[in-house]
Order: sequence, then structure tokens, then C-alpha cells
Amino acid sequence: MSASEPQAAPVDGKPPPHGQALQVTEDLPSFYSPRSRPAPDYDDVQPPSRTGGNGEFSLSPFPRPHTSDPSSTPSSSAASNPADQSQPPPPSLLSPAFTPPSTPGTATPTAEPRGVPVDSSIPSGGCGTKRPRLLETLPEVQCIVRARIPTVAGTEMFLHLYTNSADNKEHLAIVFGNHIRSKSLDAPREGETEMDRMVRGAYTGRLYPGRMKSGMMGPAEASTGTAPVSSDAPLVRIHSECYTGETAWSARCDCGEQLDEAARLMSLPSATNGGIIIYLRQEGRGIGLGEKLKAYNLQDLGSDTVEANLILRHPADARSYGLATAMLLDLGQKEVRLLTNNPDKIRAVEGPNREIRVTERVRMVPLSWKGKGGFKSREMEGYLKTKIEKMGHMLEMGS
Ligand SMILES: Nc1nc2c(ncn2[C@@H]2O[C@H](COP(=O)(O)OP(=O)(O)OP(=O)(O)O)[C@@H](O)[C@H]2O)c(=O)[nH]1
Repeated sequence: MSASEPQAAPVDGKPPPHGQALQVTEDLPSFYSPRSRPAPDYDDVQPPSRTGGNGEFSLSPFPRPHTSDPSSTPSSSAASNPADQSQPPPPSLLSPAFTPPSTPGTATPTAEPRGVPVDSSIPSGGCGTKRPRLLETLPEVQCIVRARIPTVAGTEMFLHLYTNSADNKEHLAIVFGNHIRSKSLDAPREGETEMDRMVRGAYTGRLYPGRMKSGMMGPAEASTGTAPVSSDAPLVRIHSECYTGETAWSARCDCGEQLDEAARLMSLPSATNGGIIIYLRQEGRGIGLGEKLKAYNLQDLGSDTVEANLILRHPADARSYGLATAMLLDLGQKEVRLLTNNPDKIRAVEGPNREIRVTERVRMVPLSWKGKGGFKSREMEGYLKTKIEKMGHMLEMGS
């Protein structure tokens, strides 16, 4: 097909075989997902794409493929994760303050997902017994550029790209709401011009053709955007990179759906304080894409996700979250409402000296479990089962 020919979209629930011509969908560009329908049973028909039933934030180009038998083999969490055996939970790292199950007022995005209080006095109902890897001191981070991104959902966000003192990867903050500003980005740099500032994203308001001033270099001008509507903590998601789930349409995990759903919730008009997705480049729970693909082969050979990592001599979860804490602080956040089922994240994001407080944990339930679209696959069910049974994730199977 030549570059000038119309782009094609899949129409039958499956990506086409290599080289086969696709039927053209006239009303949507090729990168736009078909609107989601409620997920069928994976034994019945081909599932729809990963996003919500209302199709508000539907990014994946292909529906999920039909998949095969699960391979999870439950065993005790202590046996599967050696780090669990001797270490007590770190209560000092959790916010002691009990927060109400739901956030009052207009800042509550929707009735779903339900907010759950973070309460360190509840050992299992709260955060389990595992201990996340915490850095003793937070790494230094610097936002080097920010740009406005209009999204295919019709909303917009500001993408912030960070460098840091711990690794040489480009970690990201996806910011919904222009009142959330990066201190390191906004700090003036020696010798820079107004154009330099605008090009690296350190400006107020919006850019437009011919704009000459960043709006931030005069003595009386503060480096702030629009004021937040209320003082409630913003919705925050700490997301680890997943090439397979976010880009390659994998139905082995729900990573792509979670990313889309977080963005959708943060874009709702009711999310008056906006939101932040901290996107960390720790692919495959920190073991990297190549090792994750080996783990997938082991899963097809009968291991579950934890066993596969251990067979490859990796920890069940090799991630850390100090960068997320440092980036959230740079974005001016000391209190957050965290979208997660992972107890490690709640403990870890608060930082070694409790620099940040998680005031509320907002659970993430797969859309298909809620009958709101999404997709189903046997691999994904096995993946979630292992998270719940072996990694202490705060989710009930099929809830
Ligand atoms: N090693 C390994 N990593 C996986 C597998 N499936 C998904 N992942 C990775 O797991 C990570 C998903 O992490 P998150 O989206 O942050 O979610 P989470 O820690 O499971 O917890 P939530 O916040 O509740 O979603 C990504 O880095 C994926 O690449 C797998 O089978 N093996």
C-alpha cells in the first residue's frame, strides 16, 4: 500500500495476517480504537478493545486476541518471594491518618472506582506484609521539557520529561490540569531567553504563533498556572512501562487498560484538581523487556508470573519508586490519592522520610469485571490471580 492510500482499521476483532489488505473504516482514523462494547465471555466471541464502555479514552488500535489456557499455579507467598519471609512491615512509612472511604465534595471523580482508606493499623486489609525496596534518600530529578498534548479523547495533558541522578532513562509525568507545575522546570536558567523558556515549556497559559514572552520572567510574575478549584489531593497513578500491554496489544496483562482508565478518570470534568500519571521506565516490573518475554515463554510452559521471574533469577518484583516520590514533590504534591491495587506502591511512594502522604487509595478494577467494556483473556485472569494470591494486591477475584 502506498503512503497516500487510506489507512485501514481492523474490522473483525483480529489484527489481519501479515500482508493481507484491510477493509477501510471510513469514519475513524486508523489509530483510533473502535468503540468498546461490554466484554463477552472469552469462550464465546472475540473481545473488544481494552477501554471503558463509554469509549471516552479508547486508544488501542486492535481488539484483544482470543487466548488460551491459564497457567497460574498458586503457592504460598512466602515460598514464592524470599523477601517476604523475615521482614516485618514498615508501619512508619504509611500515613497514620485515617481518611474517609469516599472523598466528599465535587472533587470525587465518579462513584467508581470506590475509594478505600489507607490504614496502616490493618495488616492484611490495608497493605499486606511485603516490604518494597526503598531508597535511603530520594534521587534528584529535573524536568527538562514540558509540552501540551491534545489527546485523541478530546482532552489535553502536559507531558513532562525528567532526567534524574539514579539512572539515565527518560521518566515521564503526564499531567492533567495546568495548575500543576514543575518547580525544576520553572526555575530560571542562567542566560536563557524568553524563547528558550517557551521552547522548553516553562511558560504560563498557552503558546500561540507569534508569542514573545513566557509570562514568567517579569519580577511580579509567579510560575503558576490556573489555581486548583479545591484543596483536595489530586488523583495520582504510578505506572510502570509495559511495551507489550500498552503498545503491542497484549492480553496477558491489564497495563494498557489501566493507563487508559487512569487518563480517563483524570480527564473527567469532576476531577477538578486534575491528576498525574508518573510513568516510570521500569519495564517488566523492572527486569526489562527481554527478560519479560522469557518470562512469558515460561508462563506458556506452565509457570505463573512470579514463578517465571524467580526461575530467571529475578525478584518477583524488581521495581522501586523513589523517582516517583521525587517527581511528585517536584510537581508540588505532598498529598495524593493513589490509583492502585499494589500495596508496595502505597508504602514506597510516601518516601523514606514520609515526604508524601497517601490520603486515599483508589482501587483499579478491570473494566470487564465491572461490565464496562475492557477485555477478557485467560492469561489476564491468571496474571491477576497471581497478583492477588502471591503479591498481596488489594483486589478480589472477579469483583
Ligand atoms: N516480569 C513480568 N512483568 C510483567 C508481567 N506482566 C506485566 N508485567 C509488568 O508489570 C508492570 C505493571 O505494573 P503496574 O501497571 O505499575 O501495576 P502493578 O504494580 O501491577 O499494580 P497496580 O498499580 O495495581 O496496577 C509493567 O512494568 C509490566 O511490564 C509478567 O508476566 N512478568
